[in-house]
Amino acid sequence: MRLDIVTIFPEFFSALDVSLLGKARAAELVETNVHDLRDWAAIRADGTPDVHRTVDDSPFGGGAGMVMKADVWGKALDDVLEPGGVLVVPTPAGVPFTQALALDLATAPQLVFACGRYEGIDARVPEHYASAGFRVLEVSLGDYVLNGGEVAAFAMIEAVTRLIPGFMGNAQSIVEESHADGLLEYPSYTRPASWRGLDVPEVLMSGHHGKIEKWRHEQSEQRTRERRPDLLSPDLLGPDLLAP
Ligand SMILES: O=C(OCc1ccccc1)c1cn[nH]c1
Repeated sequence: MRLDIVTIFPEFFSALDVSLLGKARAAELVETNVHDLRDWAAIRADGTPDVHRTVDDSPFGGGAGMVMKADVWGKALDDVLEPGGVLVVPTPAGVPFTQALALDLATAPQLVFACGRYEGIDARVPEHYASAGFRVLEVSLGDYVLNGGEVAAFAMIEAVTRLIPGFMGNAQSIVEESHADGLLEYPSYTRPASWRGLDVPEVLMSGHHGKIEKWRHEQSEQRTRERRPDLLSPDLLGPDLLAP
């Protein structure tokens, strides 16, 4: 996979080499390129130089904050996006990022993360690339607002790259982890068997794999009921609710 990140804070992603991507094996599976959006802002749309390399401007219609300029993003993404590349735009206004989406994106030949700052990117940017035939995903990590897309992109990059076949040593751990079967993962324990008066559940010491598997599934269901009932309810936003 080719991984491209466009941001006004390229130094933010130097940590990528330290995290999961640092491993030699990972280096073969993922080619990472970080781009400074301001490199495409040095020349204005009218051809005159912009020493400030401006990437934002006031919103049409008024309102607080600034919006990132479509013409600058367009020049950058024209250079970075390859045919078949997927444009991922982290935003609080996006579709939920899920383990299922991470698995889907792990098969893409290229992911391009467009990290917005300020109030976000001019809405015509995702619109243009979608109409140009690219898969474009405006994706939310959760219902909160960050100062920019970089932190969200970093999280999504880690969630996706670890699912690339061959990336993680132990493929079995990927199958068993939380959300893999739509439930939260069961509680885990290791030595000592007794710690501060708390003992590891007996069943896990029984060596009876059928009982252990049953107990773990029950624990996953109980945890999901208690912490994430939303994962258990039927699809509330069914087609009828969303369809016009
Ligand atoms: O804040 C986020 O992205 C940065 C961003 C992008 C566009 C406008 C404002 C902020 C975010 C929150 N959940 N997922 C992403």
